[in-house]
Formats: sequence, structure tokens, C-alpha cells
Amino acid sequence: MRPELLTYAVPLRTRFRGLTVRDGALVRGDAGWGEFSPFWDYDAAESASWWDAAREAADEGWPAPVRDRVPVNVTVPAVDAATAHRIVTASGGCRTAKVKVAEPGQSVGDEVARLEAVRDALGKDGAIRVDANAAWDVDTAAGRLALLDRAAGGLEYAEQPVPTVADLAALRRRTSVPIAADESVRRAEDPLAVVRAHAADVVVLKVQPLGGVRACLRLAEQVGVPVVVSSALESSVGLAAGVALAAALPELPYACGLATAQLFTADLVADPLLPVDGALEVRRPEPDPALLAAHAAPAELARRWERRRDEVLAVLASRRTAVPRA
Ligand SMILES: O=C(O)CCC(=O)C1=CC=C[C@@H](O)[C@@H]1C(=O)O
Ligand SMILES: [Mg+2]
Repeated sequence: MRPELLTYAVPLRTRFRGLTVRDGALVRGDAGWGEFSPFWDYDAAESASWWDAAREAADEGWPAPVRDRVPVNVTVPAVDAATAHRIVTASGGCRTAKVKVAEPGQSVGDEVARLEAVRDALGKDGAIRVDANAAWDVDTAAGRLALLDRAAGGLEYAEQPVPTVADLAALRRRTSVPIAADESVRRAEDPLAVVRAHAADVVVLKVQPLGGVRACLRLAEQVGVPVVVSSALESSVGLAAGVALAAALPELPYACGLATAQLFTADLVADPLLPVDGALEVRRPEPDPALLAAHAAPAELARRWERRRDEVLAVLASRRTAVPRA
């Protein structure tokens, strides 16, 4: 029998990753609830690891934590300076901010103003990182990072400023700002290629795209550079898996990008994973039946998720029966 899905759709506070509403699905197993919410631009093959992560959560649960709090960054979308200031001030004490840059239609001036506002709100001892989601070429990135580094009063790192591993490696030789790899890990055939190419100072790990908490722990062991756990913009049900990963890592030198429940107008649990004193408590909140009902996806969208589950199950079945090449 195909596992039953409980689908959701929740509006975001501000547009993020081109989305104004986040939708996804939950699955239930003996160990609890898992979230399956690949973005719609991921195809069935790419979405298979998201399913694996949901099944791990539902059927197995996660390895034991080694800490009970996980420091997190506030995530600042590509908003105007005044809004950015308000978001950081209301972040629940986050001492690190991740600021989105390279938004189509915005100017360098917009980015500089946003970073100055974030620095003002955070104070001089806070850390600021930027995320360009692979939007720049190497020359643009080298120039822009110098400028944004000044505007921010120092950048902790720049996440995926350029698209490819070769670009990251080339840029890394031209900038003093440390480089973090995100898309080059989560959407790559080989997530370790970026490390072998000495193309990143930091690697971002996201539980769903990388196939679960245990898969991420194995990767973290192999990468040989510090890792940052970040969300895939999940409800608090999915965020709990990221928290479990961050809680189980032997070293956690950076704040994690797991405060994204703040970007949602509502959640599926009564006690969302929101930061207090800049950290999330390590816990696994249960979905609330009334909230699940209130935020259930409309029928057509629910059917779309069921089709997607079926496509992913077909991909996984074909992988199991595939004859290995000699
Ligand atoms: O890292 C964070 O602060 C929050 C998570 C976050 O930024 C993202 C979540 C999901 C999709 C991505 O476009 C985006 C990212 O690029 O890191
Ligand atoms: Mg990113």
C-alpha cells in the first residue's frame, strides 16, 4: 500500500526563493512524522532523496543528540533595508544573519542598504553571511563580495556565489571572503566533488535533498571542512530533522540556517521550532490535527503531491531492480 500523505499549503511572510506559499506533505510511521517537500523544480529522480529523508524520520527516527540547543541564524529575504532591520531585531536573539542577495531586479545599492541595516540591527559582534544562490559569474562575484564585505562590516562567508565547482574554486582564489557550497552539494551527482576541488571553506547540509540525517552525518564525516546545517524551508515537522542532524554532529562551529519557521505565517505544530536566545531547543514537535486541517492543501494540489509520491516510488523501485553495469 502506498503511504498516506497529509498535504499542506502555508503562505510565507515575504516572497522567498520565488515562493509566496510553501506546500508539502507529511508521512507518518512507527517512529513519528516525516516531511516530504521537494520544491517543484526538482524532478522525480532528484526528489527520491527527499522521500528517503521523510521515511527515515517516520520509520527509524534519528541518532542520539550530543547537545540540547542549536544556535541558528536569522534568514533575511531580499527585502528593503527597513524590513531587514525589523526581521533581525525580531529574530529571537539570533547573533548571526544570513542575507539573501543577487535578487533579480534589485540593484547593488539595495544590497548594500540591506547589509548596512542588518549590521546596525545585529551590532558589531554579530556575524553576517550572504547567499547569492549561484546567481553571479566569477568576475561579478569577486567585485560584489568586496563591496558587500565592506557594507556588512565583514562577511562570515558567502554561500554559493557562483554556479559550478570550477567557478567556486576560481572565485575562492580571488576573494578573502570564505566560500560556502550549497547547491553544489545538494543538487550535485557527487556532493564531495566540491571538497576535492578545494572549492569551499564550508559545506551546507540540508537533510531532505541529501537523503536523511544519517546520510548527512556520513557526508559530514567525509567532507573535511566545517558544515552548516540549513533547512529546505520546511514546516517545523521537517525542521526537526535538521535540528536532529545539528544536534548529533560532533562539531557545530557555525549557527545553522534552521530558523525558517519565522518565514511562515503559520505552522503545522502548536509549538513551532522558533529561536529563543538565538538557538533552537532540540526537540521533535508533533503536528496538531486542527492545524493540519486548517492548512490542508486544496484538493488539486493534494493530488499533485500524490502523483509526485507515486513517481518517486517508481524511481526508487526502478533503482532497486536496476542491473549494475559490469
Ligand atoms: O540557510 C538559511 O538561513 C535558511 C534556508 C535557506 O536559505 C534556503 C532554504 C531552501 C531553499 C534555498 O533556496 C535556501 C538556500 O539557498 O539556502
Ligand atoms: Mg543557499
